[in-house]
Amino acid sequence: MLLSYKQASYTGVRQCPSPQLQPWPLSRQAHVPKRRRTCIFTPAAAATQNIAKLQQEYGIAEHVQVVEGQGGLPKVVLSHSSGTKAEVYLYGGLVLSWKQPSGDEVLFTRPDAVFDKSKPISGGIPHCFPQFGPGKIQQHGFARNCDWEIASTSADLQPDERDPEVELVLTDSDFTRSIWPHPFKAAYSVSLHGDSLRTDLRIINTGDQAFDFTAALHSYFEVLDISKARIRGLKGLQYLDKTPDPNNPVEKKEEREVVSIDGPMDAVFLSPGDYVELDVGTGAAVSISSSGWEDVVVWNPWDAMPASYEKFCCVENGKIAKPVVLQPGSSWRATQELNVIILDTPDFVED
Ligand SMILES: O=P(O)(O)OC[C@H]1O[C@@H](O)[C@H](O)[C@@H](O)[C@@H]1O
Repeated sequence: MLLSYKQASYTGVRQCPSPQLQPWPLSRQAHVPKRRRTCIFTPAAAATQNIAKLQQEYGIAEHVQVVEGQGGLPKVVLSHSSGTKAEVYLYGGLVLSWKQPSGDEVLFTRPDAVFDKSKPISGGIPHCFPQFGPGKIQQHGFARNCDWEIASTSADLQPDERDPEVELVLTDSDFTRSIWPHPFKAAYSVSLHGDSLRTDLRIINTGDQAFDFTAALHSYFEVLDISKARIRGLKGLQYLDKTPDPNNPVEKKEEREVVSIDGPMDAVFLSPGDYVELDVGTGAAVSISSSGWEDVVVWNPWDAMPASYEKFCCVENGKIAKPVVLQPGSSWRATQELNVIILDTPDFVED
């Protein structure tokens, strides 16, 4: 929780690979009974070895580490000298965690999140691509349930305050083409700059036919209590209210300077400026600056998710109302920057 009254505890990362799962030197293998040797090469051991290989190739001392995350999934941990940390899972190309120097978590992971690839990870910042939805293909597309690959890492932008960055890529495969028949490349970089988290998404049409798509960063933010969360930057905007029926949204106008949530909310705000702010109810807010993204979704399921709805609010930069049309060889780009700000006059003060 961002600036919560409780002391945030940072659980850290599980270190891997565990030494017993390393491939043994040949001289030792000769002495190992055959039955035991076969146990070494389990899928889990192979995954561990793969993580070790990625760490060897892409790890940068003190700033970028590839380690085993929840469910044994590979994750990239970015550490900034300011004390901020981000965790990026290759499964889904997903930023799951972003912690402030105090250890306070900014993002939220739903209690029903699973890390076994049976469904997308429900938390952090999942991708919606190539469809926000609802629409012709699966809800929110397939990018959130594909393995992305590491293209590069760096931490050398400023020698004195090295900004760690990872770039992930997702390209079309038999699986993606079975859902959406277009060759593409998605390049997604995640970086820490002092207290801020930046993402940069590029979609490239690598085929010879034009295609269109919609997309979003389905960002889950932790709030003190949804009844105390406030969103600024939406006043005067038209929005598609999907709450009653996502398939038949009703167009409305937002009149409020400060938007509060007191029931289920599922709304696509059309063409806001490049800045919205989520007051999380603790005296702090997350500022969300962007370029290229043209819409903002605000979603809270309310009592459809009784175990968690009070603790999060999704504020999602998206390109939804007007799909991007990409000609062969051309690309589309959108950036987002998250910062934590301390509010002078919080709307709510604890009793
Ligand atoms: O449960 P999912 O697939 O992650 O989607 C959650 C919600 O995501 C929001 O972005 C949509 O606007 C909602 O309509 C949807 O219910």
